[in-house]
Amino acid sequence: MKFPGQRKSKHYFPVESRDPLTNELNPVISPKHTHITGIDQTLVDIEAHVDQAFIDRHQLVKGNSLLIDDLAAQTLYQELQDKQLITAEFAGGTIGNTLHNYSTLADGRSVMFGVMSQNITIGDYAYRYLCNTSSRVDLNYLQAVNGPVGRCFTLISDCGERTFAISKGHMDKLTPEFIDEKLVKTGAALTLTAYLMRAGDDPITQAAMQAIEYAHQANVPVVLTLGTRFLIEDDPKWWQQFISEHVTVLAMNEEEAEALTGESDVLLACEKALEWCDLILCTAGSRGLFMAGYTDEAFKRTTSHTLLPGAIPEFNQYEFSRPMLKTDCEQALKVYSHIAPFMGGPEKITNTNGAGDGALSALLHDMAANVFHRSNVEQSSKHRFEALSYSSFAQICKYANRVSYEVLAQHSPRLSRGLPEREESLEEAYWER
Ligand SMILES: Nc1ncnc2c1ncn2[C@@H]1O[C@H](COP(=O)(O)OP(=O)(O)OP(=O)(O)O)[C@@H](O)[C@H]1O
Ligand SMILES: O=c1[nH]cnc2c1ncn2[C@@H]1O[C@H](CO)[C@@H](O)[C@H]1O
Repeated sequence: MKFPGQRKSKHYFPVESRDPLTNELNPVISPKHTHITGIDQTLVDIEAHVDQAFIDRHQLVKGNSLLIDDLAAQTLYQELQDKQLITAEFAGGTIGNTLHNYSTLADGRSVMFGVMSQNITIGDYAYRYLCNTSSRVDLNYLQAVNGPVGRCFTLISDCGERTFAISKGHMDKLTPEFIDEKLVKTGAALTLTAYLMRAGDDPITQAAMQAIEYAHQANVPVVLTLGTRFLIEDDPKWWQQFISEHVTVLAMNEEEAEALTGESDVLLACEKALEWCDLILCTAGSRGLFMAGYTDEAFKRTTSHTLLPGAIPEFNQYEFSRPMLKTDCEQALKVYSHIAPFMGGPEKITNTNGAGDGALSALLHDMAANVFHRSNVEQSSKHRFEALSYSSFAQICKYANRVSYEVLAQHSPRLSRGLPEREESLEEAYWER
């Protein structure tokens, strides 16, 4: 597994490299591997640029992700084709994207649970999904179904806002037996999306609940990303309850944070949501991103960055601490961190689709790196106490933000390659080894 983010890595990798002086004496160490798991609705994104009239005509809601029936999908697809509006088609799904990006960044294994068409022909959507997924994403546990995967019409408006219309195909047919207990229990994290809870009578919701149960039995962190504010707005109380019962790490954007907590200020929303979970990643578009979580009083570390004003004054004071589970803290302290977009954001943003998923994959990489390091270098001073991640809040913010920038700068929500090893924009001292 690669080092999470770019900086001095005095404690870390590669854990398999040996001391040249004792090379002859020591046996070759082959590191123990770490993986993460996730569940998704197998979806291909069909991207098109449309105007408001198009959205209205098809009874969609700007910014929302709505399920549409076969007839509506047929009409919509026909119009896109007739007017030659389709600009790209690639594998999507919020967890599919996250796992792909995780595997690309970490050069590590992720396992996806979901469905795949039994019969595939070259060029069809199922085929495209497989072609556009990193070979480090393990797709061997997918459940074969007798029908198509889902299609996600990704409609981009002039303002860059995206609206999703989902034609579900067989994407929700995943059954609980296809969740591999051992893989979930040995993973560094289980990643889920709120979309899994809107499957109606289809079994994917039960499959997700089964995976959550396995994760809880083995103390594997459950990571939930909220998807869209519309889903949360429908019943915030239900989501609050769900999160407090099942979720360790919550990923959302500021709109979803408001829908969940009723607080329009990101910091206050995070403060409230910390009552239900242990760690939060909240993206805030052109304002960058926030993290919030807990650390133990005994292990808090003071930032050397400027203290920031906000609804919680000097909120970033302890951002150099590492996130911990609240229950692992003797005296839990709430910690917040913020970062503005990397280099102010790319010069041109064609669309922001997947920028939030990208940030989450960086956080997952850092969490998995911690597990990886702990299982290989158990004696390291890093593991004197149980932390949820390898790096501090501030460092994860930096990394997550950098990955979002990369997603924004390219066209697809999935990274085509990892980050550059070294960057001109970062000062030389950063690289000192
Ligand atoms: N207009 C922008 N300028 C600069 N950076 C941006 C802009 N929009 C987004 N970003 C970067 O991308 C990150 C994620 O963006 P955003 O909050 O839009 O995610 P999101 O709504 O969760 O996206 P998605 O659901 O499509 O994955 C931000 O934290 C920031 O780093
Ligand atoms: O209902 C859904 N289930 C799973 N993924 C979805 C759904 N709606 C949209 N996306 C996915 O969200 C990604 C950007 O974050 C898009 O790639 C799209 O495929």
